[in-house]
Amino acid sequence: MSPSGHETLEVVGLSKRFGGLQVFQEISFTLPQGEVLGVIGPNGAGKTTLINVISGKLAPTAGRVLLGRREMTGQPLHAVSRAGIMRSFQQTNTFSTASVGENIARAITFSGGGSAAWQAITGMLDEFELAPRLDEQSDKLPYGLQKMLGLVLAFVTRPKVLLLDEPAAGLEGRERGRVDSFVRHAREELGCSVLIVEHDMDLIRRLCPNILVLDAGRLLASGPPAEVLARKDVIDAYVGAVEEEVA
Ligand SMILES: Nc1ncnc2c1ncn2[C@@H]1O[C@H](COP(=O)(O)OP(=O)(O)OP(=O)(O)O)[C@@H](O)[C@H]1O
Repeated sequence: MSPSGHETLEVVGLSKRFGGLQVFQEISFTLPQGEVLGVIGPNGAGKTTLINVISGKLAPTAGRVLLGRREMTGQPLHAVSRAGIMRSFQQTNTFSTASVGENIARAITFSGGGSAAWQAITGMLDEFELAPRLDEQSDKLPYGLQKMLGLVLAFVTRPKVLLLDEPAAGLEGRERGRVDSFVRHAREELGCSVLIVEHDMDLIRRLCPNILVLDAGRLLASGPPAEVLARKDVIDAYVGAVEEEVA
């Protein structure tokens, strides 16, 4: 990790419109290297689209994305991922009919890694119960393991910034703890920054020193979760509904 934090992600005045639908507008924030930032908000608030735009999958309508002051705006997905911004998906992102091992090998090849890259994930493969399943077809894995494989595939590319889209969705209690562990690995071993879109408020409180709240495409609030989640406008827009659903 760079102590100077030179791989800061900067999002400046970012807007995205699909035809007549303004999905989000004028979103600005910075994610310093090695930090974890949560993004929450109601369904349809624009969170996944924000990840799609930062990752280069979609071009913004306005605004800029910079990594370590390098211009990422408008660059295609493969160029942005090679620069070090890597996303995971709400759904799993494996080549479904390939084996677990083949998927990992492809991701390592994509990032120019070799045997050291395999060694670097030995502990994680054991911990996430993927080690005994390397020969199994990826889409035959239980859902929770497919999600962990998706995270491991992002990890082996050694990203500078990881964008995680609902990593805990569909996971049960013990499996959710693996998301915490994965984020710890990413920070400690890669020095990587992590942006997490999530509806699981406990996970957000555990992992994120700071959060952003998106509501109807606007940045409603930002700051530490204890502070932000207690705000009346945030409770009205989002938190009350989510915590009622969970109760
Ligand atoms: N490619 C697209 N073309 C047109 N509209 C889209 C497209 N992708 C998303 N949208 C719309 O943009 C809005 C924001 O969607 P988005 O998936 O970003 O929300 P979200 O905050 O991630 O929601 P959720 O929490 O349910 O995942 C929605 O109204 C959605 O229908």
